[in-house]
Amino acid sequence: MGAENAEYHSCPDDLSIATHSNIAEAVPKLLNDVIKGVNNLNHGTDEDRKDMVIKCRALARALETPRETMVDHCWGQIGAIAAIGFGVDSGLWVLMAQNGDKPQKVTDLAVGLGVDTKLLGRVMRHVCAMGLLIEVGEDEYRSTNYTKALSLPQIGHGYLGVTTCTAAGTLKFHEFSRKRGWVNPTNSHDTSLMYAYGTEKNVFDWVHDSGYGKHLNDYLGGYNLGRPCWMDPDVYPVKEILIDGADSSPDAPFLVDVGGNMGHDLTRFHSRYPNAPGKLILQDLPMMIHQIKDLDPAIIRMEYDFHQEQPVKGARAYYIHSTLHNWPDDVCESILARVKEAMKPGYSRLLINENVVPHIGAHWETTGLDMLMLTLFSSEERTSTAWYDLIERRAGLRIAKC
Ligand SMILES: C[S@@+](CC[C@H](N)C(=O)[O-])C[C@H]1O[C@@H](n2cnc3c(N)ncnc32)[C@H](O)[C@@H]1O
Repeated sequence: MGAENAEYHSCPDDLSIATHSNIAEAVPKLLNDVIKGVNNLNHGTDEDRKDMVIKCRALARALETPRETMVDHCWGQIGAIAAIGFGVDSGLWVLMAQNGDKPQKVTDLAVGLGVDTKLLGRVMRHVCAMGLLIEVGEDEYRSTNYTKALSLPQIGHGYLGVTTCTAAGTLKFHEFSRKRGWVNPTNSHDTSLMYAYGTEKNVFDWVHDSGYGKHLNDYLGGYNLGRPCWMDPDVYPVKEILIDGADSSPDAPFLVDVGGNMGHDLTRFHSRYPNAPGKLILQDLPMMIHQIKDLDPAIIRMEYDFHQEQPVKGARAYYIHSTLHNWPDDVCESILARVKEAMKPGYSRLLINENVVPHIGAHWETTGLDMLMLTLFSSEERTSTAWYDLIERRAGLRIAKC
């Protein structure tokens, strides 16, 4: 298995291109944009800050050489993932956060954690060299806001629950693709993750059975932090469209979160709209529902496989968040059919909270997530064209707003 079967095409043999800037001609304008952006940063919005991040990344990429980009990916970034995961698992980031902002010696941290001093020193040196930790002396560091945040399960646990226990699916994708004749994969029973690990399990079962289910769930509760929320009045007018005109009897189902994981979205909804009428119902597979520790009693937990008949009929709204992107169209069609059968015409709505990939100018967060869907699930982040095709043509529902 592997590279021996690959056919490689001839390439230009001018090695000097490897040591010249990636996009030299873009550097002056990007630099100008960054300088202008810095001046606006103090009184700008968070959107201005995000725009600066994009420009700074683009500037660094344009300026560095192909050789530098290659070693950044193949040494720097992958090494950082290893080092950060080590820090999460060993408790390094929690210990550093507990110690506060003072300088911290590797020797003291190693004793506190019960890990080898030399090993910890190597790990921390790389995290620092990648700009994520502050060096104050030899083998002595200070936390950054980033390393402090790694002590939060919502941030730190993503490295283990999403990346390290599934990464072979992503890293072996070229091989999987070659063996499948370089076609876009759309079979949920044949994914690069399954190929790489020699398993028939899907991602959720694989991660859960590998012992990282809680880590994945913590990440799911955190990856959206700071982003606009669907229930913000300027995003979706919950009162006007859902609450006004809803059946107000206490037993009427109001909002059903299908594949709602630990209930973070319904929890947020309940704190934002504590007086919404009817029931809030959280549905997920038994293995997820059983892991729920704390959940507001206002939210009803329900074990449910979304391929089966939807047991909650005629809810005001069915809500599906970051779940359809895990599945190719045929599976989504089946999930949607179960919801459609349960909807009360003229009363029920289906709310789908997912990315819409723009046809041009997509953000790397969206394309990066699409690569995860591709390499772990044989599924995709969809463009508006793909969403219309799925929802209207295949599932027979009408999109009110995209
Ligand atoms: C990517 S997570 C999204 C969770 C949550 N909606 C959110 O946005 O954070 C997908 C969820 O779908 C659930 N799921 C997967 N297969 C399912 C099935 N057959 N029936 C019900 N839920 C399922 C998983 O357990 C997981 O909680």
